[in-house]
Amino acid sequence: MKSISIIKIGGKVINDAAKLSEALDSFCKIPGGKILIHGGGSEASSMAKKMDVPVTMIEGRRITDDAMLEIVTMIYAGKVNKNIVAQLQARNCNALGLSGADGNTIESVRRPVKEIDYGNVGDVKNVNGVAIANLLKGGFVPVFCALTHDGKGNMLNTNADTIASEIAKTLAKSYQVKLCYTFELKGVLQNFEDKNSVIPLIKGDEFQDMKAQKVVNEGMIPKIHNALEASKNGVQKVFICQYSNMNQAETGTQLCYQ
Ligand SMILES: Nc1ncnc2c1ncn2[C@@H]1O[C@H](COP(=O)(O)OP(=O)(O)O)[C@@H](O)[C@H]1O
Ligand SMILES: CC(=O)N[C@@H](CCC(=O)OP(=O)(O)O)C(=O)O
Repeated sequence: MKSISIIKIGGKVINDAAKLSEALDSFCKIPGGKILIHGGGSEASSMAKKMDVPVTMIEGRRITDDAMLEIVTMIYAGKVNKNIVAQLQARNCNALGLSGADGNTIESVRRPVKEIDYGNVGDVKNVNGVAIANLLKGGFVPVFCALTHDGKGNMLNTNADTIASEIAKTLAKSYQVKLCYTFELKGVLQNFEDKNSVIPLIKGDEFQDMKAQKVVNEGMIPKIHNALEASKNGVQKVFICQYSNMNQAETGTQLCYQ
């Protein structure tokens, strides 16, 4: 089985030109087939504020009404995705920018309304592993933004961590996959005040306790959930690590379902 690396870069890295440049340098050093997934949530929020569109987040997920969908489509598929693709091309990395609509790579369903109406938010229904594998075979480096489509002509907003996990789960059927969530810190911290207190390994059955003891908060909770889901579904190696370390063998926090 061939190996492939799937890397997600977080919002605080994308917003800082020097950090983004370092992250892309590190990404380019990864040998073999690779895929990049990026967020850009804070950039979308800044644009919404400039345009007087209210920003509402619930447990790290954005309520995406029609005005917000226009903004996230412009920012994720446009500004952020094309900027990253151009910067990778400048490094001789043949990046190809994609949303889930492109090549029908990721189809989703609008999230059903239960207690909360998230609006134009999509839950992933199908990842087109064949299309993505063909791009990899063609020598392209796919760069996905945080948008999917419903197959009926509508774009939907989907969390970038979830997109990374869903692509990894699908490709794990035909590749040995290493999935790496990169962000500004060295890994998941035992004590948030001590930036060196990286937890080397988190197992599935430890996560509930960590949440209860508030070792992890905010966006880290859905990130660990997505990471453990990937491990549970055949993704061989799953890490949460610093953006500058993504090309180094195994740093940060490893996540293992069992
Ligand atoms: N124990 C922890 N260790 C590391 N980060 C944590 C922890 N608990 C909460 N966090 C927060 O989780 C954030 C990462 O999640 P998120 O904001 O969704 O980032 P991203 O945009 O990279 O996906 C970190 O910036 C940090 O503030
Ligand atoms: C539905 C939903 O919440 N989508 C996210 C997609 C962007 C994202 O995931 O960005 P980060 O990785 O930078 O957080 C949002 O709009 O904020």
